Amino acid sequence: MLRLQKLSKTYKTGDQALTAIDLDVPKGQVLALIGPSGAGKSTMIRCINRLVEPTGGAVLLDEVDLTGLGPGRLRKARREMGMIFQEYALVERLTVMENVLSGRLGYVGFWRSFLRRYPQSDVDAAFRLLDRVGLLHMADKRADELSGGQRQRVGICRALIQQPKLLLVDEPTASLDPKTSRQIMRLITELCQERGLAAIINIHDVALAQMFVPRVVGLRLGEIVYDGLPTGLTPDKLTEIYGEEDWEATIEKVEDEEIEAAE
Ligand SMILES: Nc1ncnc2c1ncn2[C@@H]1O[C@H](COP(=O)(O)OP(=O)(O)OP(=O)(O)O)[C@@H](O)[C@H]1O
Repeated sequence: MLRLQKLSKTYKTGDQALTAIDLDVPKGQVLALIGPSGAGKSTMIRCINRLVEPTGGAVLLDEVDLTGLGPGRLRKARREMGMIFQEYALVERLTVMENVLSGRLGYVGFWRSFLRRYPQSDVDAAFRLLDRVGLLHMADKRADELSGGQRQRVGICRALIQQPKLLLVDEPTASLDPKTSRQIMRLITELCQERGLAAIINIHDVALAQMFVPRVVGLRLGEIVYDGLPTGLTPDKLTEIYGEEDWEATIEKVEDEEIEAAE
């Protein structure tokens, strides 16, 4: 479904953020992207939908190379890729419902959305999504009245109302407390399963990644140094990805959280 071929990015500053990344993501697969700060995780996510322009290689979404698309076709292709951000990227003064509906912008066009004239089918879909994430009663609240976890749920609904095939998720839990982080990761992975959606989740919390996803890709200095099961992330592997650290503590944390989650 998604195929990265020798995807590379060198910034104008000369920083080589990605070096010839090859990656295949089948339909419906959720994977976590881990790695130390500066490894290239955000760059990789953003090169896929061309928020950052790759400097080499190809991004194939259902066999179409996105790197060669002009503005019109790129806009259409971006509908297929929902994005969820660390800082939610909501419009604070708009309501929850309006924020969710803004995910339809790629379909209804600027003026219609500016005038807030969305088709009834979009409004119905927004209500269904808000109900699914437990925020139906908040539909008329302004975004700036919400907690972090609630904001991220709105961000998730906004991405899903696009009806994407792929979710690009950039540090979804970095601004949240541990319990809310687990709830948000659970929600994202459940929704992907329900909808047969693939997702790439950039997450620096290894324990959280291990709890929720079936595949982990480890980046270091712009290269993939691990691609496999979460259980294969041994202390040695983690040291290869992150450098020296006390990984026994992280692994114990996963075990503790699994017990806590089961309770
Ligand atoms: N706009 C930019 N201009 C120049 N260099 C950049 C830019 N954005 C990122 N870089 C560089 O590219 C490399 C990869 O950065 P990136 O933000 O993709 O890493 P990351 O793994 O997402 O890190 P973090 O976990 O800290 O967000 C780093 O060396 C960074 O300094």
